[in-house]
Order: sequence, then C-alpha cells, then structure tokens
Amino acid sequence: MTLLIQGGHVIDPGRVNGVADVLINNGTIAAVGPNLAVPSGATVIPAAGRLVVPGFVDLHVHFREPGFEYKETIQSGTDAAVAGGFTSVCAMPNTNPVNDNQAVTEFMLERAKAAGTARLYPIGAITKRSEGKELAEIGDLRRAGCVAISDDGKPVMNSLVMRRAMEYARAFDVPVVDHCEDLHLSEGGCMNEGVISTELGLPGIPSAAEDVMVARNVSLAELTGARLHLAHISTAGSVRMVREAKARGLKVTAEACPHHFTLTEEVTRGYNTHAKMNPPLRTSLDVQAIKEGLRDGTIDVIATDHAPHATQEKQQEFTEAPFGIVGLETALPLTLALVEEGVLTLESAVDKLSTAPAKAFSLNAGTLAVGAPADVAIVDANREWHVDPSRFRSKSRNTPFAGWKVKGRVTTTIVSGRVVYELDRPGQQA
Ligand SMILES: NC(=O)N[C@@H](CC(=O)O)C(=O)O
Ligand SMILES: [Zn+2]
Ligand SMILES: [Zn+2]
Repeated sequence: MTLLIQGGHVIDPGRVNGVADVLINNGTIAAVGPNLAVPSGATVIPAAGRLVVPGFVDLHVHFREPGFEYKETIQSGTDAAVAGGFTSVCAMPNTNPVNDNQAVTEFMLERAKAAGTARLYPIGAITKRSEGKELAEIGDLRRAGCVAISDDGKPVMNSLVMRRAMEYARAFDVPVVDHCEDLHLSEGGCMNEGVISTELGLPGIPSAAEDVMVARNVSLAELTGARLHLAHISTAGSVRMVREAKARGLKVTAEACPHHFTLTEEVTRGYNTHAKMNPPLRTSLDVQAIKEGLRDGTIDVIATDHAPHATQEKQQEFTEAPFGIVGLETALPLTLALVEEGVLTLESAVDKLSTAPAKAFSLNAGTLAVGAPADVAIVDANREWHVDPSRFRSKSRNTPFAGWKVKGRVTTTIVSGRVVYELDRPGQQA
C-alpha cells in the first residue's frame, strides 16, 4: 500500500519545515521532499494549504478499560485520539483492576490492537493497587509493554517508597511519572486555594501541595539518577523548580495540559464542574509561568490528561463531582492558540505535541524520518469550528470548552500508513 501526501507544509521538528511531499510505503515513511514522482498505484492525498506533521503523542490519557467502560473504552478512547491527531497515547493505570501486573497490561494491548486506530502504550503502576505501599513488579510491567510507571491520581506519599521505585526504574531505564500532590495539604480541596475559593466557599488546594512534591521528586531523581517526568504541572513554583533542575543537568522532563495554559480559576465561579480537575485551574500568574515555561523549553511536552467522566457524575455539587476533563479532541486548537499569541512557533508547537513526548518516553514515534512508522496528522490550521461535545468520539463530554469557537482542525490521521480518521479531503470541505 503506497500513499503520497502531496504539497503540504511539512513540519518535522528539527528536520523539515517547508512545502514537500511525503511518500509512505508498507507502513513506513519512504521519502520526504519536493515534487516526488507519483508511484504507479499510489493513493494521492492532496495537502496544499495544510500542515503535514508527525502524528501527535499523548503521554497522559485515562481510558477507563478495564473497569469503568461506561466512561471510556479503549476503542472509544483511541477513536477520540485519532480524531484529535494523536497516533500514540500512553494510558494511565488507574483502571479497575489497576494496571499493576502483566495480565492487565496485556489485556490493554490486545484491546488496542483490536480497536485498530491509535497505538496504545500502557503506563504501569508504581505500587500494587496504587496504594503507595508495596512496589509493583516493575520489571514484569516493562517486559509486558509498559513504557513508564506512575500512580497518577494516587501519588506516592512515602518518600522511601518513591526512592525505591526510582531505583528500580533506573535499572530498567523506564521513566517515573509523578502527579505531584501532597495529599495532606490538598485534602478535601476541590479548586485552587485563594481569594476565589474563599469567595465561593469551596475548600482549596494550595499551589504548595504541588510544589513540595515537585521539590521532593527532583531531589529523589538527583539521588537515584532516575528519569523523572512531571505530569500536568500547573504552578509557577513547579516551572521554576523544573527550570533549575534542568539547568543542573538532571534527567527531568515536564508536561503541561491545554486547560492549564488556557483557563484560570476564574472559570470556577459558575460552579461548573467541567472546571474541576486535578491539579486545579490556577491564577493568571501561574498561567503566565506555564506559558513562559513552554516558550523557553522548561516544559517539554503538551499532554491532555484526558480524563473522561459520565454526565451524571459531573452533574453533582462541585465538591462531590469527580476531578477531570476530556482533552484529546480539543488539544490541537488550544495549542495553536499559543502560536497565534506568539508564545510558541509552529514548529515548537508540533515538537511539544509529537517529537518531544516521543523522546521523553523513548517511543518510536514523533518523526517523519525515512524508515519511521508512517504515523501522520494532516491539519487545517485555519479551519474555525465550534466545540460540540455531542460530536466527540469520546464516550464522555466533560469539557469546559463546549461552545468555544476554536481554530485548527485535524483533517486526516494516518497510523502505520493506514488512514484511520478522515474529516474531509482538501477541495471537499465538510
Ligand atoms: N486529572 C484528573 O482530574 N483526574 C484523573 C486523575 C489524575 O490525573 O490525577 C482521573 O483519572 O480522572
Ligand atoms: Zn494526575
Ligand atoms: Zn491523569
């Protein structure tokens, strides 16, 4: 099967940035260059006026299978992924049962294979049942196909347990992903602690709950030599500490989520539970710091923390509703807004969605180099559209961006040389 993507603006971060064709043969990239000859029998995808980029890589999603299939399945989650341009996704282990053993990892990989769209990379638990006590069999998880370990959502509070986890992780060369939250400081909180939480009468989560754990984890990474990846950082303090850790040469990477660089705690005012996520939306000073961190390279990766929850779960009082929002189908336009704003160049935006995440977890993705897997997103960067959650591929609709007019849309997604999502082809606008 041969595909020729013709005449698009190809951005392969650090390698190509200009008009070119991309030739795909047998599931891999065969050539990239201007005016390639059309091989006989090739399918041509015209892409003039569109961006042609390595398929996006999301280091942080929650697909709810096994255990909470009413929120999301691996099928619906990977469908949502490719609709958002993501060709590889890393799935957190807070399923039921928790992905703390090979059997669960293998089950997830089988489901993803059957779903047949995005590539799924499971993240194994750090501790058994993510209870923070006894380490999971990290070597077994690695061998079964886990690409990182994390107790996301139930952060490891015991620093000695975390130290041992990092020592094992280092031995297996697997990154440790931490959701930085001191559970004692955050206990009972449901939004950012500050003037607004006081006004609304809602219990707060101070930014220090995140900062103290970032400090601890950076120290432990220094002690153990482990690769540390900081999930969804949301505070100015986190950005400052990551910047300093990098300057000292530590193996630390960090991700930020579109909601944390797009929204502030102000949107909590309506008690809209779609503004409730963990970590919470912060202040405009924090948002500025996140943007500066993205701009100067302190924050390597944009990840969604796609966290689907059912409508009836979100239709509760603010204090009762679960934390989390979906993100796969809105990440691209929210990231392109940073380009419009001058925070990122187009190339660095693509880097943070594709190349940098692949590198952070050593995934064979994030590039259009000859011989690489043919995972490609074709994007109409100027297409304006309204976010309509009822049209999401995801099973869940919990987004604070419903009704937003946004710009930038994925029109075609290719995995392994196969078109797995197509909104329309140029010249035939839907
Ligand atoms: N981010 C969230 O608000 N929720 C996540 C858990 C997590 O990422 O900590 C979930 O699984 O729902
Ligand atoms: Zn988390
Ligand atoms: Zn998460």
